[in-house]
Amino acid sequence: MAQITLDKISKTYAATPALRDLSLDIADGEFFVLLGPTGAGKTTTLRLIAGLDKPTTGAVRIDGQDVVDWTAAQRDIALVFQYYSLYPRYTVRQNLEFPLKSRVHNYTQAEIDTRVNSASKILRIEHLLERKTDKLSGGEMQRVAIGRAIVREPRAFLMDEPLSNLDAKLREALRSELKDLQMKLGATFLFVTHDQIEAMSMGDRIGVLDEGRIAQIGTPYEIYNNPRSVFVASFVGSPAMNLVDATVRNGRLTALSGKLDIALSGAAGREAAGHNGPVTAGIRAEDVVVGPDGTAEAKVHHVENHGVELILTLRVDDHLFKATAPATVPIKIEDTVRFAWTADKVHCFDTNTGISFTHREKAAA
Ligand SMILES: Nc1ncnc2c1ncn2[C@@H]1O[C@H](COP(=O)(O)OP(=O)(O)OP(=O)(O)O)[C@@H](O)[C@H]1O
Repeated sequence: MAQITLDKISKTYAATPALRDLSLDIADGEFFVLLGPTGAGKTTTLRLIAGLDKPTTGAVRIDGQDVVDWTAAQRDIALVFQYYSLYPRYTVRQNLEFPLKSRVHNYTQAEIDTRVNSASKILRIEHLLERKTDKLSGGEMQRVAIGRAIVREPRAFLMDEPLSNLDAKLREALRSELKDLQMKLGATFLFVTHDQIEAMSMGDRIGVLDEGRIAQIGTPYEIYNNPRSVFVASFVGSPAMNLVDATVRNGRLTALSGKLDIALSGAAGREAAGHNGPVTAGIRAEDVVVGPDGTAEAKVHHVENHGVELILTLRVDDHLFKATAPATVPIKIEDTVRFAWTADKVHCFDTNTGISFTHREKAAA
């Protein structure tokens, strides 16, 4: 298995910078998720690690060895794509055998059988081995595609949105299967997605990518609870974090046309200490408490029923923000409700740079 390092990587296509000064350390046996919107540079990163492309500047290291001049075969890293790269007229068994039959390996048929049987057992596709791959469902095809990577016993697995063509239910099932698989194999996984739920539910750590740069690296908990920037705060979490223009003065935060006025406490208080002036204030919907003890009043603009809870869009003048409420609470559009922002759950971001005050202080220290 493998530890992967990207050291100050830049990649420019013609005049387009796809990656800028990107550094990453993926530990041996880690499930690392690279998360970012379309065009952020996720596929480019995978291609550079797999050896399908070379960086313009910077080093790619596998287990400490610089592999920039190695071919893809020498790197021995499996890449699973979002599009099924299976041979439709071949059976599942033939598809799984294919990567092992190259003359480079020289495996005996007995060795090939052992690997195919073991991979199909892990993926629970033993009953499909003699079926042609064009007679499989989407989820089965995706399992076979992953099986083709597993039989090779590569040093690491790179996965480029392998679940994106599947329906929501299957995606959810395969998410936990993939995580189980990675733990069973003890393998290094680098999984690319633009879906923050996939990233949060599978990653040991997440690297958030924005326009070719790393916006933040951290555990799902850190990324969700202590986003480094407005970009990370608004990209991770559903609903996205509420972000509003606000003013901080002497530890008090004023927002929503002055109708919200709270004394910041906890991390939020420490973040804002010594700062007087405008900020971008962020708060997660679940940290907006709706109930009679609220300190301010809002109109209910919209109600989404998510089964376990309601996602409310509240309106104060022309400011909209989201809150959650138990599904049992009878709330309807245009009701007037009281609400409060949990004072120690507020995040303050610099209005110019978008960087969180906590992270800004870390950077300056
Ligand atoms: N071969 C290429 N030639 C020119 N530009 C390219 C090439 N490959 C990628 N790019 C550009 O590099 C940037 C990053 O592309 P990349 O495919 O890595 O993004 P991505 O995050 O994987 O996006 P998506 O989620 O849409 O797959 C984009 O601006 C893209 O247009």
